[in-house]
Amino acid sequence: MHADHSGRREAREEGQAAEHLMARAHAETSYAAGEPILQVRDLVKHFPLTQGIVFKRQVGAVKAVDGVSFDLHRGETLGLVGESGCGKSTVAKLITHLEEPTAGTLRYKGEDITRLSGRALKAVRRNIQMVFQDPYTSLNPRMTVGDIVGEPFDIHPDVAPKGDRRRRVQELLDVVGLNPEYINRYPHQFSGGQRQRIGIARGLALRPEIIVADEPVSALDVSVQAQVINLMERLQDEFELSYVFIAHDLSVVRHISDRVGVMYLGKIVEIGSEEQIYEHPTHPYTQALLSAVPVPDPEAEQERERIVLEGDVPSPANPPSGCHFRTRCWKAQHRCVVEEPLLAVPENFADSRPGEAVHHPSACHFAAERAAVVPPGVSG
Ligand SMILES: Nc1ncnc2c1ncn2[C@@H]1O[C@H](COP(=O)(O)OP(=O)(O)OP(=O)(O)O)[C@@H](O)[C@H]1O
Repeated sequence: MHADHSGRREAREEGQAAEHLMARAHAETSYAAGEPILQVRDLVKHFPLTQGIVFKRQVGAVKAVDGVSFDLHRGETLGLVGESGCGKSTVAKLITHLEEPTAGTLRYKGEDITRLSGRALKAVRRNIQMVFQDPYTSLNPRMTVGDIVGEPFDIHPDVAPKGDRRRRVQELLDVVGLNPEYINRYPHQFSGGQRQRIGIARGLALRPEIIVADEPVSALDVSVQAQVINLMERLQDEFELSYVFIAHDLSVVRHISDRVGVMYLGKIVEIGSEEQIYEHPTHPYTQALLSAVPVPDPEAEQERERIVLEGDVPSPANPPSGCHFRTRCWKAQHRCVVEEPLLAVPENFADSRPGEAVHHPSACHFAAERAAVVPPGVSG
């Protein structure tokens, strides 16, 4: 009886493994070389605002994400930056299917994965993993490190059969620079940086192709931030990972990002290569964010002209008409009130060529370069 059960279980596990391989192979066939691994188009997430206790009625919507588009290429890191509340975490949750979008599409290796359920959803979730912000709260304090890192194997037993899990978890701990003998310890026995390594090991367990890291170093000291970023870069090369790396601070993402998208009130307002964004920003919001980053060189720090933005970020439940940034922008004119600027290479740079620094999308009617003292990136 017992042998019969385990035989059936093995057959089921083999069947699941075969299904997964078939799903991967199918995705590979429709995915041309050089095509983005992830395509995000016009992604929208509106959270309903309700009133009343017994009879709830919708009185509006929080426009957390309001038409976000970008591509992510294999092996690339896209940094997403913006102030608190601009919708970064919601984008992360939409990509990893923790939230359902209100509108828009997500394509993974050319396949539409926007609305999946059952096995198809499970297969995609395996390939797109999330690393969370705060290692102090995202790890269950009552679970050992072995249980935390190995938990994804409970949901995907085909990746590591029960008898092999301990060895696989120890390998993962080793890969992220933790002593494999710590497998029975609890999260409180580790430092902040070590806890983030545990979170990364867990994110790697299922051998994903994309990792969405939501503020993975924001809770850490600067010196520890550099160690974790260096680790993530090493893992990216070793496992051919693609990253969406989210942070509120432009200096944090500079070192690791190939491209950077700057978000404001649910929209990407400027996107380009690391050089385009840091050395040739054309959107006033990007310029203001860059001007606020401290520069270690005292002379450059003195010369630096800071742009102080007035007022607070407006509520995403009631964003301004036209350009969302206009209420805090020193360049705002009547056109900005009545006409929303599209995220495209600005009209005034229409003569520039594709390789040129200013030739990148910026959602501003009056996009222009402005000399900025460039902050260095966080690096080891
Ligand atoms: N489940 C939800 N229900 C209602 N509103 C939400 C929900 N999740 C997020 N929001 C709102 O959506 C907006 C965007 O939130 P989000 O967490 O994506 O921003 P963020 O840029 O990641 O900010 P932070 O860095 O503070 O997390 C905020 O106004 C937030 O209050």
